Amino acid sequence: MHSVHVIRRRFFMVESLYPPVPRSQSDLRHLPGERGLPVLGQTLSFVFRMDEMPRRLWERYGPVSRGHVLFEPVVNMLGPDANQFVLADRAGNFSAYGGWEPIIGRLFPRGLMLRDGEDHRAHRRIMQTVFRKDTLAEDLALMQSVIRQHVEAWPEQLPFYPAIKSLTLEIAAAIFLGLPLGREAREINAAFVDVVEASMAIIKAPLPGTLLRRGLIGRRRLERFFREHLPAKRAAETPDLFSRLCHARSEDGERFSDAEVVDHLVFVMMAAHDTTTSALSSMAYLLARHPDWQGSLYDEVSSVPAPLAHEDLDRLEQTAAVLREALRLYPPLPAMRRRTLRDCEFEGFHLPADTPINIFNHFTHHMPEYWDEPERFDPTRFQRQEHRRHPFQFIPFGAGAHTCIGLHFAELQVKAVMQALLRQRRLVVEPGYHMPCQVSPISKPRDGLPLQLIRRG
Ligand code: HEM
Repeated sequence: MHSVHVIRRRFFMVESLYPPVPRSQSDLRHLPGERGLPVLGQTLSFVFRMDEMPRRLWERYGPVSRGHVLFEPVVNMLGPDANQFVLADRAGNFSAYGGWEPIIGRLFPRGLMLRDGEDHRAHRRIMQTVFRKDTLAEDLALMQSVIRQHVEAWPEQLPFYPAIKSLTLEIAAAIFLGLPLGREAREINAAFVDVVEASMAIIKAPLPGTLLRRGLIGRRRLERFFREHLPAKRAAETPDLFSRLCHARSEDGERFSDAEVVDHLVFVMMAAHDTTTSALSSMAYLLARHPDWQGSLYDEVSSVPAPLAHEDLDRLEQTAAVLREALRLYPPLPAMRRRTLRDCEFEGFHLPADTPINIFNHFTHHMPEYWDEPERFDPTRFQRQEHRRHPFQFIPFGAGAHTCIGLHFAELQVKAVMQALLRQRRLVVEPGYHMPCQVSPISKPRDGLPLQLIRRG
C-alpha cells in the first residue's frame, strides 16, 4: 500500500524534491574566461548588453568560457553545437530547474520550465491536452472575437507595445483561464510586468523599493486573482487550462493541489502573453520599416477569408516567414539557463557538476558563420533554407525536453492578429526611426514602439 505522500511524490513530485539550489562553488579556473568587475562580475553586461556580450566572449575565448553572473560562477556556452549539447541533452547532464531557479525561482516557483525528469514529463503531459490541434482550432474563433474588439478600438497613433500586450493578455485569459479579466485587467497586467522585470533584478533581496520586492508583490496579486476563481473552476469542468488543471488526476486518482494549479497558471500566463507580445511588436516594427513586405502580407491575409479558419492557416506562408525572421532578429527569450547535474565534457572542456550554464539563442541567431548578412531583414532566407545549416542555429522556441509548449498557439495568434490588423490598417513609423530594444529578460521596445495605424479606405 502506498501512503498518500508516496503517491503524491510519484506523480506530482512535491516540493520536497526541490530543495533550494545552493550557490555554485564550482572551480572553473581551468576554463578560459574572465570574472569581470569586482563583486558584480559580468552581471551588468548580462542584464543590459546581452546583444553584445556573447559576441565579445566568442571572439576572445571561443565557444566555452567561464564568467560570473548574478553573484555565481557560470559557464557561457556559445554557438549551435553548444546549444545542441545542452538542450538535446542526450546524456541527461543538465537540469532546467537548477538553471532557472536562482533567476526566477521565487517569482515562478514550480512552473513547468522549472521541473526536471519524470516530474516534468508528467506535468507537461497534462498541459499538452490544451495545445492539441483540435483544441487550437476551437480557440481560434474565441481569439478572433477578442482581437476584433481591440483592433477596431485602436486610435491611428499609439504606443504599439502596451496596446498589443493588453490584447495578448486578454486572449490568454479568455483561452487558458476561460475568464474575462474585466475591470481587473490593468492591475493584472501591471502585476505581470513587475514579476517579469524582477527576474533580472540585480539586488536579490526584497528590500523596499527594489525590483524584486515589486515582483514579489505582483506575484501575490496574481496568486490572489487565481485563488478567487479556484472554487468555481473546481466545481465545473470547462475546456480551458485552468479547469483542466483543477480536474486532472494521476493514475492513482490524485489531483493537483490549489498551490500547484496557481503556480502553473502564473507561469503559463506569463509565458503565453509576454513572448507573443514581443514577437508581434518586432514584427509590426519590421513591417512598418519594410512597406514592400507589408504590402505582400496585406495581399496574403486578404486572399484568405476573414475570420481566419484553421484550415487556411498554412496558406499564410509569407506571414510565417516574416514571423520567423522577427523571431530570429529579436528572439523574445534571448538566453536559456541550465545547471550541470554531473561532471561532463564538451569539445574537450571539462564542465564540473553543479555549474550554471548560459546559452544564448540571440547570439546564435546573429552569427555570420551561419547566416548571410545576419543583421539584414530578409524573410526569404527561410525559403532558401538558410536556417537549416545547423539544426540548432535557429531556436526561438528552445529545443529538447523543454521546447516551448505554446509554439503552435503562438503562431496561430500571430497570424490571427496580423490578418485583423493588416486588413484594417497600414503600419507606419517616423522616417529614420529605429526601434530601441531591451534584449533581456524578454525582448521589448524600450520606447513602447510609437506606430501610426492608418485606417485603410
Ligand atoms: C513567440 C512566442 C514564444 C516564444 C518565442 C517562446 C519561447 C520559449 C522558449 C525559448 C522556451 C524554452 C525555455 C527553456 O528551454 O529553458 C519556452 C518554454 C515554454 N513556453 Fe514558450 N514561447 C512562446 C510562446 C508561448 C506560449 C504562447 C505559451 C503558452 C501558451 C508558452 C508556454 C511555454 C511553456 C509552458 C514553456 C515551458 C515548457 C517546458 O518546460 O516543458 N510559450 N518558450
